[in-house]
Formats: sequence, structure tokens, C-alpha cells
Amino acid sequence: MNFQLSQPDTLLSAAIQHKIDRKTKPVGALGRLEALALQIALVQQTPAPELHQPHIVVFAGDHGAARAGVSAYPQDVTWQMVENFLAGGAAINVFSRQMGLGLSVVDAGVNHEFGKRPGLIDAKIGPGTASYIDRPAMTPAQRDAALERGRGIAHALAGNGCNCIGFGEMGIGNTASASLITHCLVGADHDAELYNVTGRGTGLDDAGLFRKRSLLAQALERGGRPSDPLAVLAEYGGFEIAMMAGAMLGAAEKRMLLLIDGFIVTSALLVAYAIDPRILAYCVFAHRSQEPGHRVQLDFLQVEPLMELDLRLGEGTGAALAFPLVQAAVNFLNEMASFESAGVSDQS
Ligand SMILES: Cc1cc2ncn([C@H]3O[C@H](COP(=O)(O)O)[C@@H](O)[C@H]3O)c2cc1C
Ligand SMILES: O=C(O)c1cccnc1
Repeated sequence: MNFQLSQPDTLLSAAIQHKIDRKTKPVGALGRLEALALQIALVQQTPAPELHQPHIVVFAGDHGAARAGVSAYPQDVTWQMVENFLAGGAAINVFSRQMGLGLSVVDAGVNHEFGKRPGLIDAKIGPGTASYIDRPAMTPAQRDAALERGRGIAHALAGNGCNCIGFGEMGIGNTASASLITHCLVGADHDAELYNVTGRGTGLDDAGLFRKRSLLAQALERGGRPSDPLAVLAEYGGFEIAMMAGAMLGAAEKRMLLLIDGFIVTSALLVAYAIDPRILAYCVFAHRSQEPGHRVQLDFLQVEPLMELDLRLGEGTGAALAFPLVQAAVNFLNEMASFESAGVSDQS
């Protein structure tokens, strides 16, 4: 697989920054919204960017390791929550409706047969991964198929006129998979020891957290700590995480804006980033999750998220909640008067 990303040209930077600085406000007074406006303008290579058909995609998959007890909830919650998404009753449905965002759910590998359903994209790789405690989570062929299908999903959205994609996920046990991926791909100088990047997920108690950490240590003993992102995916990934990584790279190929949600979505981004670091130019980090490893990931990438709301849900909820800020950045750039057009006196 050969993803074709390019770094946005920065030739327009000075002109866009000048446009921002001439708006009727003290220079810099819109704070980080100004940096966001500049980023989006550069992604779209225009001083007048627009967000078209913004869309949340929730990738769902099951994890073999869930049966060993790495989550506070049973594996069946994955497919039951997919049903909930399709019925419109989950948190991401509520927020997507509120923000006017499109929403699609992808069956990347849920242990359930849904049949053909409106709003559901069938991209199933298999009925869940193998348990990485005993063997690699997926075969190289499954991993490559997941990456390629993810890319196809992003390209199809771009083909329908979408230029802003928010990533979400659903998969009981996927914080454990994200912890292993983070441990492998984040340098030791960021203190990504397994212990530091393994948290309570959906709400494990102390005994549950201890058990999760021991199971993940066991997995590492078996599979080692590869640094190659493709090896990490096959060893410890989930189908939804691999498919998200492919979709992220595919979205960046199409110069879309990527809204990055919490800990699991960022673990997929770590994979994509290791494949091509230029992806970072297209990413907006929505929030800092309560899952402790998320801070480690964001520090490693040297990025600052827009919000900190103590969320620990996933589904793309943080991405949806950040969307109005992203829209505000675009709107001030396009709609605010300048000192010249409004006849307001500049500083003396
Ligand atoms: C009812 C329910 C709805 C959810 N929506 C997202 N997640 C979140 O929790 C899971 C990860 O946590 P862990 O690794 O501890 O299983 C993922 O499915 C994630 O999206 C949910 C979890 C539950 C229980
Ligand atoms: O940060 C997240 O995305 C997250 C944290 C806990 C459980 N599910 C998701």
C-alpha cells in the first residue's frame, strides 16, 4: 500500500496571516482560533476555506482479548451499541444531529451479522480479532485489507463532496489495544511505559485495572515491542483501529480536514503518523480524554487539543463537540470585517 500524502504548501501563509491580522480585533485576540483558521486555509490552499458536508465516521470492531477480561463491559456491547447508533440513540447521534454533521457507522469487524442497513457500511474483515494474549491479533492480509477499505471509505466521502471528517470508534476492549499500540509507537522518552498508558477505559475498578495491566504485560511478552507500525497493527491492533488508520491516510490524501477524537482514535493516528508524518498538517485535535495515555500520545505528537471536558466515551463525541469551534474559525476568516472595510481605526 502506497499512500500519497503531500505537505500543504505554505506559500499562502503570509497572505492568510495578513487577512487574519486585518480583522477588526486586536492582533492575536482570537487566540488559537486564529491558528486553526490558518491551518484550515493552508489545508484547502485558499484564504477563503469552506467546510462541506462534515461527517463523523464511527468504526466498530470486536477484540478477541475482550473475552480475557480487559474491559468492564461484555463484548456484546459492541454490536448492541452499533444497533443503538443505527437507531439514533447514542451520544454521537445526539451531538451529530445538534451540529448538523453526517454520521456513518462502519462494521470493520463486529462479532454480529447486521445485514444491509441504512447508515451502516459493511467493511467487515472478520468477526473480531484474535486475542493478542495468545497470538497476533490479525494476519498481514487482514491488516492490509482493513487499511485499504478504510482508505476507500475516506475517498468515497471525498467523492461525495465531504472535506471534513471526524473519526470515532466503538469496540469493547479497544482501550487495551490502543495502550499496546501507544506503548510500541511512542518513544520511551515520552514515558510511554505500559503502566502509564493503560487506564480504566469504560471504568475498571482497581482490581480490574491490575488485571488489564497484567494481561497486556503478558501480551507484550509474547509479541514483543515492534516499532514498525504495520507490525504493531498486526500484533495488537483492532480491525476498527487499522481501518481508521487507513481512512485517516486516505482522507489526508484527499486534503480533507481530520477531526481527531480521544485515546483510541489517536492510537490509529499514531499508526498513520508512523507511516507518513505529513498527516499531522491535516489534523485538528478535538479534546484531551480522561484516559491517561491520551496525554502521552498528544505530548509525543507535540499537539494541543482544543478542549478538555473530561470526556472518556469515544464514538467520535469529542470530534463532534469540537466541530462548532472549527466552523467558527472558518466563519471569522470569511465573514469578519477588516479595519479597512469597516472603517475602524487601527492602533496608533
Ligand atoms: C455502553 C457503552 C457505550 C460506549 N460508547 C463508546 N464506548 C467506548 O468504550 C470502549 C472502550 O473501553 P474499554 O476498552 O474499557 O472496553 C469502546 O467501545 C469505546 O468507544 C462505550 C462503552 C460502553 C460500555
Ligand atoms: O478517549 C477515548 O476515546 C475513550 C476513553 C475511554 C473509553 N472509550 C474511549
